Amino acid sequence: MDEQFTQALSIAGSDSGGGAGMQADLKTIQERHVFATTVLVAITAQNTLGVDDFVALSPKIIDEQFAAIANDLQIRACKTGMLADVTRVETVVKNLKKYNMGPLTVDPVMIAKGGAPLLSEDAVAVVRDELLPLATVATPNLPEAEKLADMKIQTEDDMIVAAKRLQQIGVKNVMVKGGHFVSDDQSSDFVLLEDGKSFWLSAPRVDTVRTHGTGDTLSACITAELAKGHTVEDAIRTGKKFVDATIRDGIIVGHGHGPLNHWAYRKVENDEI
Ligand SMILES: Nc1ncnc2c1ncn2[C@@H]1O[C@H](COP(=O)(O)OP(=O)(O)O)[C@@H](O)[C@H]1O
Ligand SMILES: Cc1ncc(COP(=O)(O)OP(=O)(O)O)c(N)n1
Repeated sequence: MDEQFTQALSIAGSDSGGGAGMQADLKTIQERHVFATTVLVAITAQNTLGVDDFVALSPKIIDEQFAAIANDLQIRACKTGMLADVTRVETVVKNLKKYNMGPLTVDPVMIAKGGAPLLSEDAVAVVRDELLPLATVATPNLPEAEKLADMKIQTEDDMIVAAKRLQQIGVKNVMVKGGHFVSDDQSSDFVLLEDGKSFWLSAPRVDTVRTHGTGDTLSACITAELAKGHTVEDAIRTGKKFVDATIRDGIIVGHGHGPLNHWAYRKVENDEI
């Protein structure tokens, strides 16, 4: 049998505006030269101005998507994004336990930048207790880390404490993202690895509203790099450089929180920006 091309899986919601969610995952994974597959969990009616509505798909069709992928494809790494509610989180957890989809990156998406809830309140505990222990890497932003670690995060020291608490919950490798510290002139993320190694990844903050889908893009890049067999540390470092380029070399699309430039990193690799 011929060797299979590297494949990764995004388990997420659709963003009709194309900037975040599954669309950001697909663009990112493709840019990293990995074949992207999908389990669609919810569909949002969304643009750069906000989320107008969403519908979650039935557990049956979620199960069937997992089965279709598992019956034919060879997934090397996977990630979760928007999971909507308790029923869908539990359905995804069940399938992740049933099939081997490689290392899992959990982006515990809760609230869109415009303020719309993408995960019901009662599902936060299910994400913490059932999904996070399956994760190889978790990438919460500040509000998500506050909820999952059950603490306020106002300083960089708080980010370190939150990462430690999340590791105690059972996440092997944690990246607490500091994108929401808007008063800081750096955008700094704290990484705590399974072996106890920790470090900050910082980049000068770009003064822009075009940051829609940053979390999805970062976690999708990490997933693609893990699918290729890179270490968690290397995958996270590449993810930070990749998302930074997408923000820094922005494009104008829409009239609100605009999407990222998913092909910007090609220029970094060619030493152009
Ligand atoms: N304005 C910005 N300039 C540079 N980096 C940013 C900016 N906003 C977010 N980032 C980076 O983008 C990544 C995603 O972070 P964040 O925006 O906090 O996640 P989320 O989209 O989940 O809310 C992190 O690496 C963060 O540091
Ligand atoms: C369908 C869908 N999934 C996830 C998000 C949130 O994505 P994120 O990368 O956290 O970007 P922002 O919403 O913070 O810009 C979404 N909006 N839609």
